[in-house]
Amino acid sequence: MGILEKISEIEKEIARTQKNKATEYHLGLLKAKLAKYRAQLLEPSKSPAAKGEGFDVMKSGDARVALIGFPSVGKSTFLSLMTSTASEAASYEFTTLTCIPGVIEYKGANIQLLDLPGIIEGAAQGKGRGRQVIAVARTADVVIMMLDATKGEVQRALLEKELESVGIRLNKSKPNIYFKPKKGGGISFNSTVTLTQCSEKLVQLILHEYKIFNAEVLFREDCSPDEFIDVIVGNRVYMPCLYVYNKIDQISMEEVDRLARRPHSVVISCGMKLNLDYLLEKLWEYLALTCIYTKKRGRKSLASQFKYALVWGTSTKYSPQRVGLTHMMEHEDVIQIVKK
Ligand SMILES: Nc1nc2c(ncn2[C@@H]2O[C@H](COP(=O)(O)OP(=O)(O)OP(=O)(O)O)[C@@H](O)[C@H]2O)c(=O)[nH]1
Ligand SMILES: [K+]
Ligand SMILES: [Mg+2]
Repeated sequence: MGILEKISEIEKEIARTQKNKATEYHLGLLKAKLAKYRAQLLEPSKSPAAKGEGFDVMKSGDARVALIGFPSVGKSTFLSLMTSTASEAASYEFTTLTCIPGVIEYKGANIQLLDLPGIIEGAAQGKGRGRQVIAVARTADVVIMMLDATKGEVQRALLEKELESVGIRLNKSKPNIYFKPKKGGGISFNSTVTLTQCSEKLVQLILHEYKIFNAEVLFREDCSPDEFIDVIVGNRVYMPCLYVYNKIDQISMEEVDRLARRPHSVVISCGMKLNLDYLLEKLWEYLALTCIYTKKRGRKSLASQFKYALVWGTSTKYSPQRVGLTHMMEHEDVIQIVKK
C-alpha cells in the first residue's frame, strides 16, 4: 500500500471511530501514525517538484503576507488594487501560475504581498501547484486566506485542512509543553495543570509509536493529543491568518453580516472597493503581533540563547529598559537582544 492509501485508510478509521474513553488510546495512536505518514510524504527527497519555477521570490521589506485561496476568488485583483504591481486577473481558473510579489506601503512599513496560484483540495499532496504554493505560505508572517463570499464556508474548511495536513497551524500558539528526548532513564512525565485530554499512559503510547523510550515531558497547559504530537514531530509553523471574504457585492446584507462576525474574518469587495481600508488595519494588527518575533522564525536557537533585551520606545517606562521574554513590544519599538 502506498503512503497516500495508508493515510486515507487511517483517516477513514478515525472518522468511523466514536470518540469516547474506551477509544481514546486507539485514536491517539491513529493520529500519531497519521502524522508520521504525512511527514514521510513531505520529505524533500520524495518531492522533486517542491522547487517550482517562478516561486523563489526574494524576501523584501518588513514583513511578508501570502495570498492563499481557491482559483478565481480575486487574489490577483486584490494585489493589483493594493500595490503598484499588476497581476493578471480573469474569470477563468488558474490565471496565475507563479508567485507575483507586490508591496503595500502602510504606516511607514513595506509589506511584501505575494499573489499565488489558486489551490484546490489535494494541494498538500501536490495537486496543481499546491506544494509550491504551500511552501511559499510557510515563509510568510501572515496568511490571507481569500475566500469567495458567494461560496459560503466550504472553501475555508477545505483549505484549513490542506494547511493543517502540512503542519501549518493557523491562529494557534505553540503548545506549552516541554519535551526533551534523553539517552536513558525512561519517560518522565509531569504536568503543572490538570489534564483533561491527555494522560501519562496516552503520552507513553504516542512516544512509543515514535520509538521514543527516554524523554522528559512536562505539560504546562491542558493540551490535546494532537498538540502533543505536534510538539514531538516539531517543524510546525504557527501563523496568524486573516480570512478575507471577497465579492460581497454578490451576496445579501444578512450573509455579509454573518461572515463578518466569524472569527478572524474580514469581508470585502475588490470589485466595488468595499472595506479595503479596514482590511489593511486588520492586517496591520495581525502583523504587529508577529513582526518583531517572526523575523526570527526558523532561528529557533534565539529564544534558547536569550538572556535579556533592551527596549527603546513606548512600551517601556524608560528607554532603554531591560526586559525579559514576556515583555510586549509596541509599534516602532526598538529592541536589542543580549544572548547568553
Ligand atoms: N463580483 C466580483 N467579482 C470579482 C471581485 N473581485 C474579483 N472579481 C472577479 O473574479 C474573477 C477572478 O479574479 P482573479 O483576481 O483572477 O482571481 P484569482 O484568485 O487571482 O484567480 P487565479 O489566479 O485563477 O487563482 C475576475 O473575473 C474578477 O474580475 C469582486 O469583489 N466582486
Ligand atoms: K482567475
Ligand atoms: Mg490570480
